[in-house]
Amino acid sequence: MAPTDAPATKSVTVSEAATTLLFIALATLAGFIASRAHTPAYAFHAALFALGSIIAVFALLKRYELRDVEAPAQFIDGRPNYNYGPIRFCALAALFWGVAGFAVGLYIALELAFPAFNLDLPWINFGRLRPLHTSAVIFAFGGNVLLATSFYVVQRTCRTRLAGEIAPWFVVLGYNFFILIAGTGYLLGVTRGHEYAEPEWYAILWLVVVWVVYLIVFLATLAKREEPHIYVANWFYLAFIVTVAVLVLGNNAEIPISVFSPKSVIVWAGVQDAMIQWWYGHNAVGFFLTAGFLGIMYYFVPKRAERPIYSYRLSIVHFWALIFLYIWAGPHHLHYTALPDWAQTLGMTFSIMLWMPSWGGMINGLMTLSGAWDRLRTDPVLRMLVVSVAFYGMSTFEGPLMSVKTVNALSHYTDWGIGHVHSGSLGWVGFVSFGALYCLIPWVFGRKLYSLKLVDWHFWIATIGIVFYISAMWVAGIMQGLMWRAYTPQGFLEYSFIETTDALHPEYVIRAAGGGLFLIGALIMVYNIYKTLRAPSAASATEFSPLPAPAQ
Ligand code: HEM
Ligand code: HEM
Ligand SMILES: [Cu+2]
Repeated sequence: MAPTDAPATKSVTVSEAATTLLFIALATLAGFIASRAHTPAYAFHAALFALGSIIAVFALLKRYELRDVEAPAQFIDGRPNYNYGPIRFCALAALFWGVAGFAVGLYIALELAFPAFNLDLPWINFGRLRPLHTSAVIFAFGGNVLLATSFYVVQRTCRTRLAGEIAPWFVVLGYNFFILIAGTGYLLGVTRGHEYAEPEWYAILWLVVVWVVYLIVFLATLAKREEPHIYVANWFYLAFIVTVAVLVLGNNAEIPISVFSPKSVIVWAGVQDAMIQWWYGHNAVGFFLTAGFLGIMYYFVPKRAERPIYSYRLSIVHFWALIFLYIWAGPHHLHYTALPDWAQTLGMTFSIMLWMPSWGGMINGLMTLSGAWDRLRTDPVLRMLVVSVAFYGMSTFEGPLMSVKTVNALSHYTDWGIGHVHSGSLGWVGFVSFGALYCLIPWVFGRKLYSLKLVDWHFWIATIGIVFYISAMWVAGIMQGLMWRAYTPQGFLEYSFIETTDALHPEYVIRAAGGGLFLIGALIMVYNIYKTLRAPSAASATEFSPLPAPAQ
């Protein structure tokens, strides 16, 4: 019999064996499809899938070779042994994709101001770069911020290690692989032509697998929590994960014309397709750009302000009211279309009601600072978080206003919409993400943030950029709307379309300047984080992370 203190031998776990076999199967299948693909773009993507799977197999083998005999401990000295690896990856990926997405935004802004920027090249024309921009900022930048923060928040507030060892890595790497497929697809002209849902069926199939694993990891972590209470931020994250899954399945109910073709046909026809598309599109805003980021607000604002959330009761009301109302408001994107009038009115009514929970949430975030307002002077990270909440309030006031049919008659199809989008996305999504990353990166890398002064610069330069951007778009949008509806006394249209386009030129230049400032701010952030990570590790930095006191 072997002595009891002999080193245990390493053995392959079921999940290691199963994942490796699945990737070998995927590599084989993708290689086969690549050899018969109908289009070069699809062959390229199939080859990427094959290559990615082979890399995954090698990574799994290497990981097996390097890992300890035992699985990582759940607790060390009675404290949870948090898993920060996947969080570190996503936090840095978010910075990378953020800069890339803002740069593409700036480029398409320049294309609109100076069409010569299209360079007569199909790959970089406005039509292909625009979805690259929207997907890069929403799904790549925003998505990685959501993955990083959700994996952090769920562990810390449940006082437990993230469930699974391979699964969280599969989620973060698999998600970023989806981004790669989607993004290269747009440049190569692969698209379904549904806004914010452009990737074709095979990319979506992959995304669904990744997303289901994400849900399982999140739920399994909640299930093994050491805290009796599930902190409200987790409810928002959960609503985000579950609803996005439902939306993606509904809006991608499609049949590929062949496994060897990238093309698919959606099962919904005509106006039903439009209605499903905007049920999806609006709730992508509601659950991806709002609910998930509210999860961030509910954790990071109290943490940074070192105050409990203003009203825990309000946060629960906020949660249920928001998710119940959001899901019905989609038809406000289809005013004055073939959609039945009653459905448009329904969408408008729910949008107006949505104002209340939105502002309830904003008030909850802002009032969390009661007694700590002076910190806004000294802590630019907290200022960024608070200003993001103010922008959330602004865009959720503007949204219900634009959903009123008579207002929409003027605003629809104009740059007013683009202004609304970017007050929400630059001001709310952008700033809450920056604020959260400035907290999170030092925590998960065990470092002290290099410079608060640089955060201050980032804050002011980006704020001025946003103001340039959105005020230019309001002026442009209202002018455009008024010019389109101007009639001569004889009843003819006063302006030709090209005249309205021409009139927008100055505003487009100002918008591009604003976008340039926003991008410069983000580059300052990258430099700041780079310097932070170069500094020697400060063990005490991780200590700056006590659990927020449940504020019942
Ligand atoms: C440097 C910063 C940015 C610049 C310069 C920029 C620029 C632009 C431009 C020029 C468009 C096309 C407008 C049109 O078609 O007329 C656009 C669309 C869009 N951008 Fe950005 N953007 C920036 C950042 C962001 C961020 C951070 C987000 C989201 C988190 C975002 C989300 C969107 C969305 C959703 C649209 C589509 C809007 C619609 O169809 O109504 N952008 N952006
Ligand atoms: C109470 C909350 C909100 C309501 C009721 C609302 C309502 C609206 C309305 C009426 C439109 C214009 C539809 C059209 O004329 O085509 C719109 C567009 C849009 N909103 Fe909001 N909004 C809200 C909050 C937000 C927030 C916080 C964000 C971003 C984080 C956002 C992102 C967008 C985007 C991306 C579009 C453009 C969709 C497109 O591509 O056409 N909204 N919203
Ligand atoms: Cu909407």
